[in-house]
Amino acid sequence: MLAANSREHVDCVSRVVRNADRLPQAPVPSLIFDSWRRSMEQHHLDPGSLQGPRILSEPLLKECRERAELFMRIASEEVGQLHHRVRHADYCVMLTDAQGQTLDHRVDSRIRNDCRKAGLYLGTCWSEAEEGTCGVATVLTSKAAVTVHKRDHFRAAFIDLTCSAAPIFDPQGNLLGVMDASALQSPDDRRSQHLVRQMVAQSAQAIENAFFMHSARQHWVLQAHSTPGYVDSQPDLLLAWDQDGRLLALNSKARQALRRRFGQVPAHIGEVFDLDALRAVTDQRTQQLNWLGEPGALHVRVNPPQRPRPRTAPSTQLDPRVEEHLRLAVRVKDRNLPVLVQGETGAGKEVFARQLHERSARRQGPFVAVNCAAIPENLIESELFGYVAGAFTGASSKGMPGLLVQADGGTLFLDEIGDMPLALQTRLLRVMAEGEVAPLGAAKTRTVDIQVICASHRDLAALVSEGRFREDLYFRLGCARVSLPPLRDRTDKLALIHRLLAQESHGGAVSLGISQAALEVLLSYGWPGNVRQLRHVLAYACAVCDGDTLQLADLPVEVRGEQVAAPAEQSASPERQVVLDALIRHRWKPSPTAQALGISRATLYRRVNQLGIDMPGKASLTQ
Ligand SMILES: Nc1ncnc2c1ncn2[C@@H]1O[C@H](COP(=O)(O)OP(=O)(O)OP(=O)(O)O)[C@@H](O)[C@H]1O
Repeated sequence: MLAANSREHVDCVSRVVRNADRLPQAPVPSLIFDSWRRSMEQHHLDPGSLQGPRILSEPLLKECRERAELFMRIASEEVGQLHHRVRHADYCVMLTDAQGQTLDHRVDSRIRNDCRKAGLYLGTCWSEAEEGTCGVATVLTSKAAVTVHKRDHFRAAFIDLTCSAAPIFDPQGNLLGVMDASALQSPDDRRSQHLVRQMVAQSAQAIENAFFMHSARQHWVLQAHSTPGYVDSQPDLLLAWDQDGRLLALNSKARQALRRRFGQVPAHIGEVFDLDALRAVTDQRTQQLNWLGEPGALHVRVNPPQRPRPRTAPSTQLDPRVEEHLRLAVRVKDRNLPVLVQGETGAGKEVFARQLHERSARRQGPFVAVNCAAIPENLIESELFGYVAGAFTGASSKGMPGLLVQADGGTLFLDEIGDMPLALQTRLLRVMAEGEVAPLGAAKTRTVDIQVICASHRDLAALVSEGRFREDLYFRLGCARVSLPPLRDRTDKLALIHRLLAQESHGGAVSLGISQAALEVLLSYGWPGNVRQLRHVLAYACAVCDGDTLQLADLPVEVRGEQVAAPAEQSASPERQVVLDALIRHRWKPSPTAQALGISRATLYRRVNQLGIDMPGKASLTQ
């Protein structure tokens, strides 16, 4: 049964959408009204639904976070800083990907449970098609910073929330994700959220700029602002170009500025600035520069391309046992034989493969990495083998060389080889045997000289016996098999923690210390996600740490939970956390939750009561 205020909201949304043409003025801004209309007429959503948002299953969330690893790593510090600025007003902060899936989430422990019940939680999905008008969804559709305040929300389940959100774009102008600050309580007046929206938009721009500077570091980069003091710290415009002056990347403000001034984005930096004047901006000092043929000067600084960092950086030192594997694998590789690397996810298979390439005779050649599980099955063939112009509908008019050709003279790293479709396995086998590639639609084959390293976290031998992996390919790929130990078994864990901590804290400038208690927890934790998880945990801890030493409380609850729970502290017990997480994931439904936990419904009821878990719809679990 809907409460009176929810019923009133549902009536209002339905009336406004149905009678839009007859109403003198909608009670909400037009952006919100358009989204209400789509939610009802296009997505056929029910505004009266009180269900929380869908939550990704753990494996799916993991996959999404892994896919967005670089984005999350770059954004992590800013997400923490924004949370630090708004936490005292009881806001939580979320970072989503371009599909509205929450990848990172910061919330004070005081309000954590309330936020979870309201759907503000890691893994929640906020697309318009599923949840209707809400902060993240409205940014995804409008591509602009917005506040979706209380009754602006489409669904009655969210009318207490206020959400301010802003988009983050990659240097090519594609949406990378959304930054959001939400609160469970706020004044009714939407204008009360103006400041928070500004803060969220600033944080989104800071992440966008950091991502830009990282992605474009090997090109010429111009930073600009109308005030000289901000050029370095908070540049408004960022542009990157290559040695030939081709414009390669722009942040969103630069993209808008160029469109405004030139009607479109020019292809060459010489169409934006006078090249002589640009060349005179030297020494990386801030100087003035005029737009080409346009009034208005900018304060700019130009950074020359950075040389790629030496590839044998200490950041990827290997476990002593793995070093031994590596030494032997280099010998195998130098005889041009393939190497198969196996290990749990996140154990460092790609890192190992890169080291192997860099220590082999092919180190001057390219290293091309392909994740067979990440490319949709219908694209994997063209990605690998390439195609000629017009080979199929939608093919680029210039054709595409394909990754096998790009790896010519170097190493091809096929990650998650167990996910390669059977038909392609046959073609790959042929390439390995004959050294010839036939792009889609091509009449002739092309000779390539590649050396293959494959990796998989699956048991390939089991896949062979199930008929899902070709036996001949399995034997051909696995001339040398290297098995990487999981992090929990590594003997260099302490050194690895210190090294990663130095990298993750303050971007590596000053390393944070770590308390003995926190270190002990890190050393004894099970690390199901291996080095990748350790890296994420340290990034998170560095972001939330207030002082210069990481404390136990800075570690995420799933890591410290295993260690710190005392029986008396029911609310911090790891079991409570596990049960609570499962309930939330399954929308508080007892049967699927019990099934996921591998216990009976009766046991679930008992544990919920014993662990003092407060159910939102208590009746459902007490019958
Ligand atoms: N020896 C190491 N030193 C520092 N960082 C490492 C090391 N090994 C792995 N990492 C980090 O862990 C993360 C995962 O590494 P990598 O991608 O090599 O794992 P993987 O085993 O290939 O994972 P998956 O099975 O999911 O593809 C990366 O962020 C990488 O930087």
